[in-house]
Amino acid sequence: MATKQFSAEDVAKHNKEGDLWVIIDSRVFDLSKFSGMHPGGLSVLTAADVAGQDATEAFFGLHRHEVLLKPQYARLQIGVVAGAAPQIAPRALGALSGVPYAEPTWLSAGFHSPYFNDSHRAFQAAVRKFFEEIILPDAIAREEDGKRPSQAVFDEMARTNILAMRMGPGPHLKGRVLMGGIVKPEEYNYLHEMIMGQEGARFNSRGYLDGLGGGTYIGLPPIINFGQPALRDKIVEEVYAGKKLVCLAISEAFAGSDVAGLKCFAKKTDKGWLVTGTKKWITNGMTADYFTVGCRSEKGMVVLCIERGPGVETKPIKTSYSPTAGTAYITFDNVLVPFENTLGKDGFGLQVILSNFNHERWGMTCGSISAQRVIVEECLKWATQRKVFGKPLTSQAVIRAKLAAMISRVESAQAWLENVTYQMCHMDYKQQSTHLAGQIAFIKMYATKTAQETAADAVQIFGGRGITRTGMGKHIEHYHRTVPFDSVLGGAEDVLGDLGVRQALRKMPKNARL
Ligand code: HEM
Repeated sequence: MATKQFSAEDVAKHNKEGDLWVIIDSRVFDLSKFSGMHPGGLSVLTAADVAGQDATEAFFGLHRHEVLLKPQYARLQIGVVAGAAPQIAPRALGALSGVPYAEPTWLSAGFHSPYFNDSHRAFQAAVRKFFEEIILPDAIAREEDGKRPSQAVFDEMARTNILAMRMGPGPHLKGRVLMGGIVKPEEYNYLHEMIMGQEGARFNSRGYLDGLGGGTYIGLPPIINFGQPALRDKIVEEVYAGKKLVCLAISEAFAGSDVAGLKCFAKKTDKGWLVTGTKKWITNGMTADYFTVGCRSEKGMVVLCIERGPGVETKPIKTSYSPTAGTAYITFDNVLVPFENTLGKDGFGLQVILSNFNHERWGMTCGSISAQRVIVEECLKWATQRKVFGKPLTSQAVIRAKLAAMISRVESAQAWLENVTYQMCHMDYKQQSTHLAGQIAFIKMYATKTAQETAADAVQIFGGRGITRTGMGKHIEHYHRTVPFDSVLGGAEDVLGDLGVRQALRKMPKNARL
């Protein structure tokens, strides 16, 4: 980094096209050659209040800090202002944010939590560092080119056993070294998994996040819980090693939340199942090696594990998030599936499918709330640094009211999530199904409804920048465009709300009267 010292008077002498310096946060930049290539144009740089002047406020009203950190721009710095020290610093890799409400209370200085212990804190620090070091650069690149997440990332997730931990606590973790040994397999609980889900959703790459094995997250559990041991062990090993991907293929153009209306048919023959039909909106369908498929059968419903092979065709569906998610339309054309690949009993397919929903919805809720919090942080920063009529945006009561609503939404959702997750840690599978299906349906509905309100408010705060894919409001644009995914995938909001109420009505005591 350039450390040569200049006085403000030295800098002021370089104030015209071809000889143009500026001060940004006590750093001196020589823009003489760059000014002709500046994306914002030459004229803004030669303006009297910019050329040779301290342009810190103007700069941060128009650019994200990361612009200055890019090597091609960082090298424009020729020195610093004598006697002054830079005030603005990016958050260090893996560190916590100091912006109020940018972190949940359990990670905020001065707060306490009944749920999280030292193991969770150490785990969170390691996971954040891992995600920002290993995954974030790949996420940015793949969101850009739309390709599947890099194999090197899957390899690292296998090495740290993130791929195994993502499937939740349980005996499947036995003997594995988790995150370099930071947490023991028998200690790992749903609060750890929640941390992973929340950390993974922090970098606003919604399509990439799904591409990173969103399909496996929902497609593998039926194989683990209902597959025959030989099939289960083979696939689990391949997936945890980062070599293979699974997807869950339930929805069809004919039937979405209405799983009982599926048409894809599995016919019993001497040689095995013969499957014919289609599936739509299948996350990771393009990249999956195995498909966990809900089929109609003569006995009702059956779930099969189908390996990619003859008769299986996958075509990309263009959605409003990136193709890195590998969303597919799938056709099965007389695909022969061995009987050993049946998951659960023929006729009990609905139970197999339903068994999956709580964990899926809860996992999506973890991510959704965390992504919402990142938007709160973006808005707090922008409203503080953006000047309108000579004052920060925060001087407007209407902006403060929007921030108040945003903060309240994310804080209430997080508190509810922590409570539900704590309950999960103390309930077995059956108890979770009995007590938490409604709670999880409601919290997902609440999180995604509030997410959409926050997305809309954030666009209003950012204005045109909130609908622009690059620059200052890029995270707002991405969030606003992709926020409906959480509200539809894993059960649409209205369906979930209705499910929760119906469950509550079933439990109404017979003797209850006003
Ligand atoms: C080290 C100095 C600077 C660098 C490296 C730089 C770089 C950039 C880049 C990369 C963009 C594209 C937008 C983005 O991705 O954020 C941009 C846009 C812009 N820059 Fe600069 N810039 C510098 C200084 C300044 C200064 C001092 C001004 C003063 C007014 C300025 C005014 C603008 C404007 C008006 C835009 C267009 C913003 C928009 O489209 O919303 N830039 N600059």
